[in-house]
This record gives sequence, structure tokens and C-alpha cells, in this order.
Amino acid sequence: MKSVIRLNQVNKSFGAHKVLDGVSFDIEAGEPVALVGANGAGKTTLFSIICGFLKADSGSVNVLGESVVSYRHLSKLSALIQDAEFDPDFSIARQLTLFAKLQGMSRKQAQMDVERVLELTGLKEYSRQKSHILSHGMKKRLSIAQSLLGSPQVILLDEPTAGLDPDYARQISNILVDIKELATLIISSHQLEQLQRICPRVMFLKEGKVKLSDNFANPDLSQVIDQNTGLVNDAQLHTLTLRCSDQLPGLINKIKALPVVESIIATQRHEFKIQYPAGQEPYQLELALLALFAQNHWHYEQLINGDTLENQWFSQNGTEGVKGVKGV
Ligand SMILES: Nc1ncnc2c1ncn2[C@@H]1O[C@H](COP(=O)(O)OP(=O)(O)OP(=O)(O)O)[C@@H](O)[C@H]1O
Repeated sequence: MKSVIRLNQVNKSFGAHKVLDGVSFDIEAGEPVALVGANGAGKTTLFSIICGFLKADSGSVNVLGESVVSYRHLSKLSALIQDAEFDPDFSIARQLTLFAKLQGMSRKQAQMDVERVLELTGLKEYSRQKSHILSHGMKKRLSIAQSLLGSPQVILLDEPTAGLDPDYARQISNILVDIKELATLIISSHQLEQLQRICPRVMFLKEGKVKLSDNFANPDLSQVIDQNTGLVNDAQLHTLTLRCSDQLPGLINKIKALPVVESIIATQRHEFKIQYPAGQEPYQLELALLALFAQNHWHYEQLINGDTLENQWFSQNGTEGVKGVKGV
């Protein structure tokens, strides 16, 4: 099997903080791999080094046989970075055509490729629209469309479903299932359930070390993943569960923007887990949420400090039925 990504003894520190500590692995062509790890474990740093955006302090990184320091891998690899922004003044087709031409395609080739990637991501009917009219989930699809331009052999996707409600997250994972035959996908996410549908192998990152495992049932994985919720464990964060009765437009982004919030994950229809730093009092987040709801004239159904009773019950009584609870 052809190796698409090979890392050998890669180290990376930011000041005194060692983020990657002697990381070595080999990913073979055609095997989608999930990358999991707690917040701050170094997933984005690892992706940035593989792309060549960041330089490792030591060690070697090869993509499709080329050293990343030569930048010869760039036409063969693409990356969906978190929260990519598109120009609000250009139509979707025009913007993607420009990106395709920047890869060296003629106008005609670029237009054909744009049509292909919009078809793959279900955005064909929006090709003449400007990107600002798209919802958060559709913007993620547009980022995937961009990453498919020029048919790269490897695509790195950094949290492609972050901040999406379960319906949109499911649409994105369906697209990833469809495109996994076209390129080798490496996907980082906090939502294990979606990754399990796509990736037979999982790579987990903890304290600067990476382990590749052939399946999600590896007992070492329980150190980083809550086997009941499928979410990544993080001792530095506490959780508040929010339940709403309706879909509230812009809710996820507004909560994400609160200074007391570390991350927000939709776990089932109208239910969200909001994570905040362990050192902070829970009432600070509750007060910020109450102010946000009052300001927007929103109502919520329940605010639960910690996990929901259902998830607590399942964590004490085994995982049977968890899928039903999550209802995604
Ligand atoms: N440019 C930088 N300068 C200093 N520290 C950095 C820099 N980039 C990342 N870090 C630190 O390196 C660590 C790893 O960050 P990284 O973003 O790679 O983690 P992650 O696993 O992607 O996290 P998340 O799941 O929250 O996105 C964090 O402690 C972060 O604060």
C-alpha cells in the first residue's frame, strides 16, 4: 500500500509548552483516519505541520513521498480549516472558479470542476448566490467543495461538523461518506459517532503523543473519549447541558461568542453541551446565558449543570440505548 502521510519523530513546542512529542505514524492511501483528542491536544497544530503552514521543530514530514518543506505536496493535498470565510461580494461559483484557476486550470476546466464539486456537496442550485446568504452548515459544505477542487489525493478536515446542529452535521457526514473514495480523508472531530461511520481507523492524541488504532474499540481510547456520549473527555472542562424547545437562529454562534464559553456541541435535536473552564464558577455561564436569552427574547426548556439525567443513567447502566437518547 502506498503511504500518503508519513511522520517521523516530529516535535513541536510553543515556548516551553511541548505540543507534539516525538510523533511518528504512517497513513496509507484510501484509508480514512479519524483524529481525536481533547481541546488543546494539538490536532490543529498537527494538521498545520502536515500542510506546511507551520514548521516542526525537528523530525520529518512526508506527504505522498514529498517532504513538506519542499512544498511540492501542495497541489496534491487540501485542507478544510476551521471557520474559513468566503468573500461576501463574489458569487459562490465565481469564487470557486477563481480558486480553481489559482491551481493552474484554464477558465473552462475551472468552471467544469466547480460544477463537479458543487454537485458533490449539494450546492449546485446556489452557485449564483453570494456566500453570505448561506447558513453555517451550508458554508461548511462550501468549504468541503473548495477542498475538493483539483481532485487532491489527501484532504485534511479540521472539525468539519463543529458548531452544527445534528441535522446539518448528519448532512456533512453523508457528504464525507460519498467522497471518501475520491481521496484519503483525515478528519478531526469531537463527535465520535460521526467519525465511526466514516473512518475504520482512529488516531488519538494525548499529552503530545499519537497512537494509531485499527478500531474505535481500543481500550486506550477510553482515556480520551467518553464511551457513553462519544464526546472527547477533557478534565480541564466542565459541562452545562442546555435544552430548548425550538430551533433558535444563530444560537450556537452567539453562545460560542460568550467569553465564558470554551466550546459548544449539539448532541441531539435542540440539546447542546456547553463546555467551560473547570476553574470557573458555573453560575458565571448561567448568568451569561440568561442575559443572552433575555436579550434575544428566547426561552429555554432546561439548563442542567453537568450531563443530562439520561446520559448519567446510561453511563451507570451501560451504553445500550445511548443512540436512542442522542436521537441524532
Ligand atoms: N501559535 C501558537 N502560539 C502559542 N501556543 C499555541 C499556538 N497554537 C497553538 N498553541 C497551543 O498549542 C496547544 C494545541 O493547540 P491546538 O489548536 O493544536 O489544539 P487542538 O487539539 O486543535 O484544540 P481544539 O480541539 O480546541 O481545536 C494549545 O495549548 C494551544 O494553546
